[in-house]
Amino acid sequence: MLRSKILNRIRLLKPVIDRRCMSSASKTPLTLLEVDDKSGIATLSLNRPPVNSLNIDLMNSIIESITEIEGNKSRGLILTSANDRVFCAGLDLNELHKPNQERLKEFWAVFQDVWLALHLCSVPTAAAINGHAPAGGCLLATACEYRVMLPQMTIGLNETQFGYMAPKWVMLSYLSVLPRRLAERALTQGKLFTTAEALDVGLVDEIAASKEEALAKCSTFIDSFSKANPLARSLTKKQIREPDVQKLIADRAGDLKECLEYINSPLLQDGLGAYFEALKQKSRSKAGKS
Ligand SMILES: CC/C=C\C/C=C\C/C=C/CCC/C=C/C(=O)SCCNC(=O)CCNC(=O)[C@H](O)C(C)(C)COP(=O)(O)OP(=O)(O)OC[C@H]1O[C@@H](n2cnc3c(N)ncnc32)[C@H](O)[C@@H]1OP(=O)(O)O
Repeated sequence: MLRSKILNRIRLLKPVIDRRCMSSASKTPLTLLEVDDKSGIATLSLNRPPVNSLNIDLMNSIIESITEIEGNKSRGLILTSANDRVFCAGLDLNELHKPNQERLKEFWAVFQDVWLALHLCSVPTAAAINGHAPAGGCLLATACEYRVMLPQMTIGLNETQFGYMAPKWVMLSYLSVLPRRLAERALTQGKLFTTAEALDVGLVDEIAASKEEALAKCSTFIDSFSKANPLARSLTKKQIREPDVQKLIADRAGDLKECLEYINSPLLQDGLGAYFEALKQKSRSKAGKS
């Protein structure tokens, strides 16, 4: 009786994300999922070259992997990158620049879903941040319960640097990790923290010298729940996170409408175009040098 009541409560708390991963045109999987048969801990690696930028397919693949991990009773989830320079470059700017409107609606809905799926994941979650994590990459990291980062990387919600305002629920994810005054300053500056700065302010919990060490530290965090009843732990996490989540769930349509208006605004499109062009230019000049 109690168990079914608890399960019902979890179902109520967790919005139904009924989304299958769309088969991508590419041959390589967009996410790599390995479950350690000794520890029972699942490692989910983002695997979309060159920078794990989040498009619809990659986000659906993440959601599908989280659903699989929750279903196969893994003891925890470590999110990391198959790329050793970039954890996740955030939203794929190709999805936002001069967007197809129907696709943009789907893209935004999947973006909302991937945050909900990770933020409410029923197993313990940790991010082994083995590369740069700007904007949406930082959001994935803050949706996890614990963060271990490698040196000489950057992390932060830098949207204001290219004319964006992060949506309310994205800001709430930051506020769940940073003290308000610091979160406000970092958001308004569009600050990208260095690894050392991120540790100093608590945006990340530990620094590791290598990806292996980061994965080990994430596993230690997950092991810290070994004495907690998994169901009670999951319910407690959802209960604490519910107020922020409800702010999105209560008005997903409003969030989508606001986002469409904002992303389609000439101000944002112009800023985004210039920003994206500068990125490509940088990449071309790098290629020219190598
Ligand atoms: C009222 C308000 C309501 C709603 C708001 C509405 C809209 C706003 C939406 C906000 C959502 C908030 C949350 C998320 C926002 C985002 O994530 S937007 C994306 C932000 N991302 C970035 O700013 C990162 C940009 N990239 C970089 O800084 C660097 O690439 C890197 C540090 C990640 C990696 O550097 P390098 O290793 O040197 O690699 P290159 O820079 O040479 O790049 C290689 C290659 O990849 C392309 N690329 C890089 N980032 C992206 C990206 N995000 N999307 C698409 N493509 C990307 C780059 O152009 C290069 O491509 P090529 O030129 O080689 O083809």
